[in-house]
Amino acid sequence: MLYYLLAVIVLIFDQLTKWLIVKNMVIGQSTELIPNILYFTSSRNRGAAWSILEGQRFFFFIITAVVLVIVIYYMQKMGRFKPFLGTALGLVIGGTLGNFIDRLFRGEVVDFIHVYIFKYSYPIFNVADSSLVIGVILILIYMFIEEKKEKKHG
Ligand SMILES: CCC[C@@H]1OC(=O)[C@@H](C)C[C@H](C)CCCCC(=O)CCC[C@@H](CC)/C=C/C=C(\COC)CC[C@@H](O)[C@@H](O)C[C@H](O)CNC1=O
Repeated sequence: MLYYLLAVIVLIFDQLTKWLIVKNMVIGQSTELIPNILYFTSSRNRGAAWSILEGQRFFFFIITAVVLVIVIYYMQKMGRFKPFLGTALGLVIGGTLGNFIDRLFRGEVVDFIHVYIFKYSYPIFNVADSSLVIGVILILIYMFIEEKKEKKHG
């Protein structure tokens, strides 16, 4: 199905970028892309966002499995008939699998997108995280729109 293809494309792009970073940069090395805003910094994370739950690999496998089951259930139930929701779910699947593969084969997640927001160094993340966050935001927008429709039509 189309939205699973999107997930596969995200997954391939995520793994490709991580492979290039691992191959061409040493951990800690940083490349300036946009001065004071955007850098590629090779980093590893054994935790989740902001390195929470550092090293809890078993927990991450459980959470990943739960996330995938829920998202695939909604993809089969609703996502495949609704392009907006299907795209959002596809992005979440792609991002989840991207980080899962890292956790499975590397024991840690490769991060490299380093953004400074007003001098604050935002946690270094990767394509999979971006896809996850965008997917989650789109799902929230979808739910908000659905709720508005419900209220309107009673
Ligand atoms: C994005 C989810 C994180 C991703 O979750 C995953 O893999 C999922 C599939 C499995 C997790 C075990 C479960 C999610 C735990 C909840 C969580 O984490 C709260 C998230 C809030 C979110 C608001 C929407 C902030 C976002 C932050 C960041 C990303 O900003 C773009 C910083 C990312 C850097 O700390 C980077 O080192 C992280 C590293 O790459 C490992 N990534 C993960 O664990």
